[in-house]
Amino acid sequence: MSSALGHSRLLSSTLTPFLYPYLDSSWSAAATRLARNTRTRAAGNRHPDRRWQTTTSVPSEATTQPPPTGPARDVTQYDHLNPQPADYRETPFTDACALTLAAGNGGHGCISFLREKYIADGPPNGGDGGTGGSVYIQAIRGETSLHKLARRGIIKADRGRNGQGSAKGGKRGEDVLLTVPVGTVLREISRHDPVAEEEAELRRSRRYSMETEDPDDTEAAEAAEHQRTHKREKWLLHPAAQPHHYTAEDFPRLPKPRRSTLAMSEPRGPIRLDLNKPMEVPMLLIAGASGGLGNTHFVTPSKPKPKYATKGDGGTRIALQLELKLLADVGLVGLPNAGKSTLLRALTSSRARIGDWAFTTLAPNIGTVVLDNQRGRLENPLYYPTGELRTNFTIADNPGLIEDAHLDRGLGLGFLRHIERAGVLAFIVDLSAGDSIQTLKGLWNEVGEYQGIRDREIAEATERRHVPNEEGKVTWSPGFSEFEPDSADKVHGVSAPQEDTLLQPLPGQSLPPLALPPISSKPWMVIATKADKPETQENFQALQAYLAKIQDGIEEHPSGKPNAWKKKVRAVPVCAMKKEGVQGVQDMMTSLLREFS
Ligand SMILES: Nc1nc2c(ncn2[C@@H]2O[C@H](COP(=O)(O)OP(=O)(O)OP(=O)(O)O)[C@@H](O)[C@H]2O)c(=O)[nH]1
Ligand SMILES: [Mg+2]
Repeated sequence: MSSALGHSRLLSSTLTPFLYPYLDSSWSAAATRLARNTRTRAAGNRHPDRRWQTTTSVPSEATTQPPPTGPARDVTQYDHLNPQPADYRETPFTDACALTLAAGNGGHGCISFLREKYIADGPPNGGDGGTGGSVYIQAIRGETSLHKLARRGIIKADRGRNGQGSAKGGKRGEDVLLTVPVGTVLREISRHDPVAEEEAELRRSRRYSMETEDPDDTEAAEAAEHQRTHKREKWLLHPAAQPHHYTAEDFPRLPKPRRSTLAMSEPRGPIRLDLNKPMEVPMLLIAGASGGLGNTHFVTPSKPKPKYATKGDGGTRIALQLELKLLADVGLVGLPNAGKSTLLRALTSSRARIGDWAFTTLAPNIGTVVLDNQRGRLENPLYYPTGELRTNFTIADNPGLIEDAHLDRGLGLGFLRHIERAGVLAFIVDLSAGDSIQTLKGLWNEVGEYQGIRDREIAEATERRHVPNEEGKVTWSPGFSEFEPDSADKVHGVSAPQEDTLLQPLPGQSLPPLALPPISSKPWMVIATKADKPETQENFQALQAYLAKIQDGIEEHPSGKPNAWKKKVRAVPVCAMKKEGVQGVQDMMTSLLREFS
């Protein structure tokens, strides 16, 4: 007897939980996790138990045998709509970023001479350098975030290869294609264009030589000297050349700065693009730089064998700000813990985190509602403004909104920014958490206050841009568009950094806020969640009656704006956890999206 007792003590102290996990109380939690992981992998895994056999000593029977002791737990009771808080997947998401793009440098020209049998010292035959790679952009459907670009920081196209002997030109550099979501706005912050700078320098030196004939003018002399040294930097000498050859060599006149023919189709800087439609073909942003010239170009009667060629030009670099104007088709707005993430899971295959506490969601989750089930004609077809049939639409589940969020409380302004970028707003009210009408009014109040802040910001930025000139007249034109470059910036070459606010500013550089449609003009609906809870019916009826009054104009729109959208405001009761009423929500969203597009 005592030996049996001793044996069991030995088991629980040394072998637990490896051989007999059920003797350890922590087993049941481990088994739940184990069973869930095994089940999710089982479909695609031919040897589902192998992982457990090789990484731990838990026998495979342990997953199938119920524990003889401890609380019994049904490990199969995993549910997509009522998951454990730890059972979620976070998708990376970025809606604004700064990015530097660099076109490829040109390859260098080649210094080479023909050598053949019986031709020991032939004529020059150095080829030209290849053109650098260009940077293209394309807005495509299906992308929802800028995170892939944001983490790259700088994107460079390939440089052109150097020219070779036998008059072989260098290979072109590889191009780069950026794909961005439809609804991305690109704005240039600064630009460094070596060719434009060279052109400007050449113009300046010509002006000096024309204006100043005086040999004592040191400024002009300095400029001319700079011009000469600058020129020398552009030349390449034969590989066997000594340093003194650089100073001794009498280089000819440097060819004029060149641009590749592709550069003609570049958009004029500073770039302001609103990519609000999918693009069938990519658009050129910056063209690659031209390659250098081989030594064949510099043959003259007096110098039939030049031992020099030119270097390739440097590629243009631009710093851009990318911002998503439209984040998702529908944005969920609600207090913390209202059931937004549960609803997103019910409508889409999202795996947003769910928890019975406030601020479970800390960053937006984008889910996609699939409309086309590939089983024949759609009952309720939805179209893009371009006339294409839509097969899906996106929903953004945002973090919870709290009182004074517009003063940056809670997750504050950053989150309100996301709401502003949704096409249709769906206000989520928890029927079991007090008066729904007051909740809705509170939510609209925060949204309205934020709109006020944004309007003031835009007005200030506009004022700063349109300052009165010396005569006191304001240089403002009624047709001004956010994406039209300011006349002061219309210099192709170096553009001055802007002065206003940028979402993620580069040091010392910023842009004005984007002008977007007012939030109160967006179609909206109310989704009353947790309708399964007791005594929520009256609350819902009062809410529905209130919305009907808004629609009829008896009650003021909760935003307080007279021209706010109130065409067909409705509330839909749902129990997202049991997926009840969810189809009604989807239909309502579809009909409002028709309104929006
Ligand atoms: N009874 C019931 N409970 C629900 C329903 N929908 C959500 N819940 C519960 O409400 C709690 C909060 O749900 P979440 O979806 O995380 O709420 P949320 O609005 O995303 O919360 P935050 O991300 O913190 O803003 C969870 O415990 C859910 O299980 C419902 O229809 N009925
Ligand atoms: Mg949430």
